[in-house]
Amino acid sequence: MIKLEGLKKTYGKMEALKGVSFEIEQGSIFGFVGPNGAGKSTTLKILATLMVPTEGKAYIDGVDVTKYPKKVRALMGYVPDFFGVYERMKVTEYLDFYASCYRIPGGKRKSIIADLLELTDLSFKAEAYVDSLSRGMKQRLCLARSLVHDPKVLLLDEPASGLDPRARVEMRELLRELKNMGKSIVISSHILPELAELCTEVGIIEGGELVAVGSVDDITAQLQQEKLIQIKVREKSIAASALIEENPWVVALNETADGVLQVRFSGDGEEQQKLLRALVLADLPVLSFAESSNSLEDLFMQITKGVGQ
Ligand SMILES: Nc1ncnc2c1ncn2[C@@H]1O[C@H](COP(=O)(O)OP(=O)(O)OP(=O)(O)O)[C@@H](O)[C@H]1O
Repeated sequence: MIKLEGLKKTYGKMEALKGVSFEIEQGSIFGFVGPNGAGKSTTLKILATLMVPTEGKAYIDGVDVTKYPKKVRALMGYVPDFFGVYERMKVTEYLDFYASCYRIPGGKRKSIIADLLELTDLSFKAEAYVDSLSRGMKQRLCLARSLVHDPKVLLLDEPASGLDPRARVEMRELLRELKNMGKSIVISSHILPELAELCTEVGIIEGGELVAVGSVDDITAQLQQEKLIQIKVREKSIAASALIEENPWVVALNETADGVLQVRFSGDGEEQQKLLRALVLADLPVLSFAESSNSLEDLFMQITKGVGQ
């Protein structure tokens, strides 16, 4: 339903996308995850035909987004990561305005708007001013607006950002309902656990490159073949890092702000023991050495290295 082939985008000399490729099947909810500045909004804007890629291709339902933007706009609804200012406009007027932009005939608009308000649980605010709505309600209204022309694909840029926990849950339920209605959904976020239970697939982007893609279970399994070891060494962390990096089973090493060395390790228990022994024999004051459970948040921190923050 959605296909990206080697998508590149540069802003001046800055390479925001460095050749991103992936495919999303019809009826799936694809979580597009990455830290700030990773290139999520740029990708979504290209798919939404608001921006032209420097190189590469993108297709929605087989239609080239750069060649046939008008066709693509009929297939897709886009929710940006900001909500504009709509002074003195009521909720119904707002949706009516968007429906008219999509040339939906006047006679049909009333019932479409009523259905969308019901779907997004906003019927009770039909006559309220848009500016008076809470953030959660505004997000749901924005979603309703993106649905006026009944698109097959929804592109949502951080729809849960700034929402309180209840509003987040409500947003998730709404997205599930849209999936059940057969929509294909791309939803971006910088928080992986937030998307994990909702999404059928996840793509992790960092520094303009896709670093992992697959089902949450696949990505977890892929990473769980590696262990995460947290090592704390009093003071001599530079010497310890050098020694750890020499170990052939060490896949990556990160130092957290509070001085914990996080080691992605592909060896077995015996190899772990050897690593600990090497540290002790080198006279490094090891305060703790523990294998940590791979929570989704850990996985995300392991895969993304903080490039482009
Ligand atoms: N119009 C622009 N002009 C110049 N650089 C830009 C522009 N838009 C984005 N960038 C840069 O491109 C990179 C990718 O930005 P993008 O907004 O796509 O990331 P993102 O993953 O959506 O981040 P966030 O989660 O912070 O919204 C960033 O380094 C950003 O500063």
